[in-house]
Amino acid sequence: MQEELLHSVVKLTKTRDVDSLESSLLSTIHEFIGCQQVSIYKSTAVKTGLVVECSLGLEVIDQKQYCWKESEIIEKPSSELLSCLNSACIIAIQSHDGVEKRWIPITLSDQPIGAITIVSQALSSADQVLLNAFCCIYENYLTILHENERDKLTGLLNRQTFDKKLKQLIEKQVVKHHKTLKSNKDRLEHKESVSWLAMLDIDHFKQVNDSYGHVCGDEVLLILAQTMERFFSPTDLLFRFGGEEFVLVFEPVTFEEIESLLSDFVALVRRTKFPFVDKLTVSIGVSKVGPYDFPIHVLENADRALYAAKDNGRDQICFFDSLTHCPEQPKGNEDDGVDLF
Ligand SMILES: Nc1nc2c(ncn2[C@@H]2O[C@H](COP(=O)(O)OP(=O)(O)OP(=O)(O)O)[C@@H](O)[C@H]2O)c(=O)[nH]1
Repeated sequence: MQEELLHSVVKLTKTRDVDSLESSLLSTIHEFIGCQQVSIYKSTAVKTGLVVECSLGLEVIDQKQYCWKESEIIEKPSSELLSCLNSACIIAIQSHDGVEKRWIPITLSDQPIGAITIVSQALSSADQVLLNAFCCIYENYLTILHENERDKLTGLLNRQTFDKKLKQLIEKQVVKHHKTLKSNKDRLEHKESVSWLAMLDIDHFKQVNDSYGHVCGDEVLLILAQTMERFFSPTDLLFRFGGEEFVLVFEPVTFEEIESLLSDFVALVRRTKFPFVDKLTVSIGVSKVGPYDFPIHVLENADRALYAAKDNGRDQICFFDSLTHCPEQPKGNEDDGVDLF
């Protein structure tokens, strides 16, 4: 038993990405503790409240077999799950037939970010200790992986993770693409909704650094990143690509929706108060992400669109597919993209 346990810990910590870590954790819990169901929930605070997602689930079919449940947003999380997320405490309830449901909080930098839910026969004390230990190993390792994926200054995803994340999104799209090609109606809908990649760059950022120094520049970058995190949805991928350049990847929406969303964001940045800088603007280049596109090509397209947005006066959005179509924005003078106090 001890040897098997050690092997399971080695297996858990061998993984290099969050997805493999999660599937490893759930199969380990199933193997050593035994359960009918075990799932990982993640929560993100957004403007409208809390978004809860079941990121992975394992459901036992019979004694030897189990199946995986795909990630889904939970419209109405149970009160126990919400209590666990709010209090960061373990919650367990037992029904008359001896089946127990247990919620174990997951914290990252002392903040509850999710929970592990297990449905099983009432757990012995030894099993509870083992389960808590597995959850702790997962939590510690998640912290390391999380730090490796993040930009130190802004906390957004870093450039190194971009290829992997975009590849995952494209793979998801390919699967969806095959599913949706079943009917004409679906085919039409599929045509309308595609994923989008936006490359965002602060206008005349050098002036901020030159006038007030890099510390002030860093503060501006941090505030902009926080504004993005609050404004965009938790399922959108936000990367700091380097310097004052950010890359945003959106789940499938229509052209009108993405255009309106990004226009609202450009307007929000224009209204946002940054330290020292009275008015800051951003330029955005946007490209579609097709199910068979190479990440590098998508990036190049967005980069060309961004270049066009800069060339056209900054403080605006340009779409690669229609470089002549740049939504009208109040055109800033070439020299006054940043108003400094
Ligand atoms: N504070 C700070 N500045 C950075 C960082 N990384 C890059 N920079 C600065 O970002 C500035 C980028 O300047 P440019 O590429 O000339 O672009 P810009 O002034 O924003 O002009 P446009 O993009 O053409 O509107 C340079 O001054 C870099 O030193 C960082 O991490 N922190």
